[in-house]
Amino acid sequence: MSVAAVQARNVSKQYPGARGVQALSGITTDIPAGRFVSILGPSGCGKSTFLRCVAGLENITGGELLVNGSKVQGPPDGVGMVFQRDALLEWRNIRKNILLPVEFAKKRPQDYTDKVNHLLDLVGLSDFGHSYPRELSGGMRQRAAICRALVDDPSLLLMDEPFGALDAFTRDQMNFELQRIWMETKNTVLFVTHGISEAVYLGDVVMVFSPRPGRLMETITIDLPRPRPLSVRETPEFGRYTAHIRSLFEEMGLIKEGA
Ligand SMILES: Nc1ncnc2c1ncn2[C@@H]1O[C@H](COP(=O)(O)OP(=O)(O)OP(=O)(O)O)[C@@H](O)[C@H]1O
Repeated sequence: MSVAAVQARNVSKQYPGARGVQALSGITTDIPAGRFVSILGPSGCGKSTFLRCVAGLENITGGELLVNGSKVQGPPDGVGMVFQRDALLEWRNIRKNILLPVEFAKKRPQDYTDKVNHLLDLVGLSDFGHSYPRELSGGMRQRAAICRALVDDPSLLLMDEPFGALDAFTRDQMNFELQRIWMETKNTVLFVTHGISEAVYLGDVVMVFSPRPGRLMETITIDLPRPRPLSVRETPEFGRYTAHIRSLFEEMGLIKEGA
């Protein structure tokens, strides 16, 4: 039996300091390898904290957290990250930005030429490898950041609101493209978002977090066939998922209608 990509047992996180915030409480979940998991919740509920704990960038203060069967103690091998701001280095061209993780891992960039070509092709940036970040639009920059996260074949891809800064049209396009890329790479993805529709569209499952301290309220399996066209969002099946999630937020007092 294969080991789950991420196993959390009663994970909690309290930030240090006199007013140390309790960001997470009692998170228990098993995420099988190859699954696309959307993490959805209100602002400040600990979504980024959870991702940072999985990435080994923050220590948990209670419970147990395993990535690929090993306890997280510092950044685990085989993890790629994409953030809301693409964090491309302005003085490096796109190819050299994509090769950063390879350099960090002290591997030979020249061994990755084909891989970079393939990734650029996959995200439609083949003509921009020698361009600099400032010459690209926001969506193109974020696609380059996705290539960088994928270049060393991570088994686990952590995405923290990667499309949050994009306009609605570009965001839709990126959602569709991310699904296509993931269907080819089949790595495990943890995708943090505020958007109910985005979470349902992309996810095999949606983990819904409660307000702070973040607890796992419900894990919803999204049983919609792939590839999912963007128009799936107009179907009754899709609407049932989003309505259910909206009702959870209403129960939490986060969405109020009327007087
Ligand atoms: N480095 C830190 N030190 C102290 N407190 C922190 C730190 N990072 C986050 N917090 C606190 O932990 C809580 C959870 O923050 P986190 O960024 O994980 O939430 P989030 O769900 O990702 O929010 P958003 O959706 O607004 O990005 C917040 O109350 C925040 O103020």
